[in-house]
Amino acid sequence: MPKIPSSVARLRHAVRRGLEDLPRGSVVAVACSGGPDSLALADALAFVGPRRGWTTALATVDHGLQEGSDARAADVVDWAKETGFDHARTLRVEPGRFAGGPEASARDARYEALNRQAAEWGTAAVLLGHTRDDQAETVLLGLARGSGPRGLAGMRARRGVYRRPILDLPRETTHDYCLQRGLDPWIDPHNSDSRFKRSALREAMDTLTAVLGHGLVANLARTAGQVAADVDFTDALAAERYAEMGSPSELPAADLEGLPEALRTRLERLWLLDQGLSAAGLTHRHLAAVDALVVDWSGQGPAALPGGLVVARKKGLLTCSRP
Ligand SMILES: Nc1ncnc2c1ncn2[C@@H]1O[C@H](COP(=O)(O)OP(=O)(O)OP(=O)(O)O)[C@@H](O)[C@H]1O
Repeated sequence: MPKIPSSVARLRHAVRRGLEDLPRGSVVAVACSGGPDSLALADALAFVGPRRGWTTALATVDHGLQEGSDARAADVVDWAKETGFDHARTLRVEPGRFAGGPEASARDARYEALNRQAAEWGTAAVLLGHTRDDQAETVLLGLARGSGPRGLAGMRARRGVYRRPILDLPRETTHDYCLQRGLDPWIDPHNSDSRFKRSALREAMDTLTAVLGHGLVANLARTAGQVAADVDFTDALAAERYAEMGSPSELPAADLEGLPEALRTRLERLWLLDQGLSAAGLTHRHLAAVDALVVDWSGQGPAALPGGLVVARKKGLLTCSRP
């Protein structure tokens, strides 16, 4: 019988593979909430890091939103120091300064603090403990929100300085890892509280799995990977074509009209970003209004975009202006 790798071996292997390009002397940080996923990941980094000659660092963010969050953060930092991390810090943030609901503002505050700390440490990578189950939830949420291929592509294994080395591993691997290694993860009380959408989604996923079968999580995650590959390919094609067009200040709508939708809408998006619009501010509605000026423009008035920008069509060209 072939030996089945233990969860400990699988996680360490995932960390080695996900970071195999990092040379000796790199600073590698992990964002650790103290929960099972990021605690298992941190423990695996503490094992792999010194063997690869990396400096290891751990940051835990205290959002100050729950009673005892400071004690939890202190426990994580103490554990990291005992475990041999070269650096370990609590980052205190004020989500109240950020717009959006409680989860979104906590996330924005967390990334701002992590970005700053990563720059201070000079890190080559910051690891996040998202698992295959998180990926499946992201895809489901993307479907529900109608977020299009970009949303359905899910989270990326690598984005900027951030890496998700355990994105292909099921959540049960991290729980099993913690058991095998005798780690005592912190269990977020909100995970069992349906007030928060993400927690409710976890429950919904269990129900869907019972109805649709045990392959659901893996299939959703695999779909994300396939969509991501297609999105990346088409994005690259569009970027190439846009460069060939010479990044025009006025978009030649008449030339775009006959192009396939996937290419046409990407060219429109690239042009809008060039006009100073932020990717986050551009909704499906804005993009559809601009596309309508390209393909179905008779009788179309100008499209109103965020920041008071207006896109209008004149003599076959789209212009973007602030009246
Ligand atoms: N308070 C925090 N401090 C540091 N990193 C965090 C914090 N909260 C989340 N993260 C990072 O973001 C990742 C995703 O967080 P999220 O809360 O969505 O996932 P989770 O599945 O509950 O993870 P975990 O079991 O690690 O808490 C975590 O694995 C961790 O790397």
